[in-house]
Amino acid sequence: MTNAAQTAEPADAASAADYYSPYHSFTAEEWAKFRADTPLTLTADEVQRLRSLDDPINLDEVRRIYLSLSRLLSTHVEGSQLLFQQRNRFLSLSDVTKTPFIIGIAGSVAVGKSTTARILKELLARWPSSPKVDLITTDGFLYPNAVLQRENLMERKGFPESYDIGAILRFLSAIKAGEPNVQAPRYSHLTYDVLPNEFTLVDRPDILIFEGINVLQSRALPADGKIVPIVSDFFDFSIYIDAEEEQIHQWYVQRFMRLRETAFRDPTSFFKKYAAIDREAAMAVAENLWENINLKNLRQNILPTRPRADLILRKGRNHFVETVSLRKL
Ligand SMILES: Nc1ncnc2c1ncn2[C@@H]1O[C@H](COP(=O)(O)OP(=O)(O)O)[C@@H](O)[C@H]1O
Ligand SMILES: CC(C)(COP(=O)(O)O)[C@@H](O)C(=O)NCCC(=O)O
Repeated sequence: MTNAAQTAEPADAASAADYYSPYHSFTAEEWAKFRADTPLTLTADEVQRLRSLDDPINLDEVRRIYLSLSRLLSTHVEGSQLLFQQRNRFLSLSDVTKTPFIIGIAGSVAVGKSTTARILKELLARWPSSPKVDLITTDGFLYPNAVLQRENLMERKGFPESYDIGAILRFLSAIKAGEPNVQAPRYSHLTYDVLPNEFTLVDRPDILIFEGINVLQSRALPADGKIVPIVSDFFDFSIYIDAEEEQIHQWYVQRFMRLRETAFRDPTSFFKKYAAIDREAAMAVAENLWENINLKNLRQNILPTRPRADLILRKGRNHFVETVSLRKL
């Protein structure tokens, strides 16, 4: 542990930085030890099936990083269930609807949020208590392309103004109120658009994982000065996936070039024209999308939300996590 839970006054500048940091930071090897006797319930084949294109995550990485995370989350879920029961006793309430534990996962485009979310979903669902775990991504809450085109926002896809934030807040309120069969809209990376009239039903899960670039964002106060809730008000735990900007840039461009050989070849792909152009021209398109949309969004709207996270997974080369920072309570 690089900063341990020190009680003595820090002796030098480096330990002072750790002492005053709101996070405990661990190397991946230190973090791995916290898994204790948590069993590995995934197989190598399952990990391969769960990972996104170009994400080399393997069983060792699940063992090193995700088992401790799964164990930590189980203590948070148990703690919140206990608090729920104690509060009901305190208020002499019976027959109160249990509400799902919500985990938010944030980070840049192409940093690997989807893989983390899918691995976590499987690990949590395999706890001995067999909780019902659902996963929803925020892309379904983007405005449809027709609206983005009309509002001249196609070059701002992923920026705060491209999402129907009201719909996200209504969705999360319904989930937290314990409503059955709450509809989440769906997005297709193939058509690059929201799927009209297609929804995922979220039916009172024990745990909901809510993943997207924008989940830790707040909004500017409206002109009438009314205080409005923010998405993370609904979270019981939040995770930010972090990496060097240049590293994420490489992952984005590599993935785009790989998609050119796979998904973009589909005749219904919004990007099919980029499968037909030569390599150099395609690289230029990827660089342009990175530079003018995703990098700008990372710097302006995503990275500034990192300090809100309860846990930060900092990745190095090959998507492997190098440092884990956990907020001090
Ligand atoms: N144009 C695309 N076509 C097909 N799949 C895509 C495309 N862009 C992204 N994806 C897939 O969508 C998922 C989400 O990608 P993204 O929003 O960049 O987040 P992250 O890489 O952090 O999971 C990933 O699994 C990725 O492989
Ligand atoms: C759909 C996204 C905004 C990510 O959405 P999220 O699920 O994180 O809300 C992103 O993958 C995207 O398409 N960005 C636009 C620029 C680009 O095509 O890379």
